[in-house]
Amino acid sequence: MAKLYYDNDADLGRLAGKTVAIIGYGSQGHAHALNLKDSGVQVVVGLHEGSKSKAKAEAAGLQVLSVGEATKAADVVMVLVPDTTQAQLYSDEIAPNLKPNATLMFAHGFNIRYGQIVPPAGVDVSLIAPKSPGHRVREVFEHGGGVPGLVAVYQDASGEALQNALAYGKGIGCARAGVLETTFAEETETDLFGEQAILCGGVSALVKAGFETLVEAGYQPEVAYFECMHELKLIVDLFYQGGLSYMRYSVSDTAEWGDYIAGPRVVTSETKAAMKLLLEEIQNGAFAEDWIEENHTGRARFNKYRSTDVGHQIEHVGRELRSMMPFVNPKEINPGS
Ligand SMILES: NC(=O)C1=CN([C@@H]2O[C@H](COP(=O)(O)OP(=O)(O)OC[C@H]3O[C@@H](n4cnc5c(N)ncnc54)[C@H](OP(=O)(O)O)[C@@H]3O)[C@@H](O)[C@H]2O)C=CC1
Ligand SMILES: CC[C@](O)(C(C)=O)C(=O)O
Ligand SMILES: [Mg+2]
Ligand SMILES: [Mg+2]
Repeated sequence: MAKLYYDNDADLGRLAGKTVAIIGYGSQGHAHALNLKDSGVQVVVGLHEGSKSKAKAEAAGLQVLSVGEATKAADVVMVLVPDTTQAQLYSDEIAPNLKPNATLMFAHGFNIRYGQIVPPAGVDVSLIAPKSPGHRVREVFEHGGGVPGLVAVYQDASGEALQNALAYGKGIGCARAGVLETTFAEETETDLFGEQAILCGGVSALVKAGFETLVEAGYQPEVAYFECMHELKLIVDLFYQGGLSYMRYSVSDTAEWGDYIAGPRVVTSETKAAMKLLLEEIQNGAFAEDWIEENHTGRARFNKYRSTDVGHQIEHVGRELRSMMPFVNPKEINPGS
């Protein structure tokens, strides 16, 4: 049976009088820093020279230091720069400045699981991994809720690493939704699997394939966008509130029948075999090795994939349609950033 912790199981007082350094101010970094600050925790942000996020963090009332200075000042160091820059930053700036009895924390176990960071004995090493994109970690918290999270302890030098990590989980709002106890290996492998097979890879491929099928058959791209991308959020909201059954209660019986007979024709035993292969490559380290190599050699494939999809018709059509729906709070990103 999974062990879950909620607000009543965690003591924010454990962070009283402590300084938490949030290293990086991106998707997770801004959310952790601001949620902790709102929870009354003393936070400093560690950023590299010339950081693009520095002004944003300062405008939010946060003290920004270099990564080394922030680490030196901190009792808890949460590493929230991209997975592929963590190992270098850790050895250059964090390790030399880490207090001997500090707590080193992560929001994803990649670098520990695949041996890229080897922390010194004597520090606690733990993880609070929100099961959510960072921008939603902040938005849901601001609305009084929280996103679920995972907690894991890799090294328990103090004997209190779990309770201390739970205090952090409470500070960022995860304990409002539930913080589930796991290991670094389980968090890393399931997180990579989820984002590849379902949440990012699987869903994006499904949406693009559906959109292309309709447009190639001569239907209007705007109809295809509403059908395959926009309405997906409205359907997923029903899963979020009441699972498959509530979605099926809300949609027509015709849609429910289509769900049963067509779903397994699209997601077949071949799809499941592909998922098993993805999982194997995550478990045996092949995925991590390839991704680390991609970063060491300049990200040519990554950049090509990114620019191809930025130019996909569904993105152009979607941008136009969203501009007529200010209530969806349309977001524009600079694809190069
Ligand atoms: N994105 C998400 O929602 C989730 C992420 N995670 C995990 O959280 C961690 C952080 O991911 P994420 O929030 O996506 O990261 P981001 O890509 O959003 O992090 C960007 C931040 O890191 C800074 N940065 C980038 N490179 C360096 C460097 N070499 N030295 C110092 N700072 C640097 C950027 O600086 P600049 O100001 O120059 O831009 C920026 O502040 C990862 O371990 C990830 O797996 C876990 C759950 C979900
Ligand atoms: C689903 C992608 C994710 O794992 C996340 C938002 O949880 C990530 O790495 O960004
Ligand atoms: Mg995730
Ligand atoms: Mg992830």
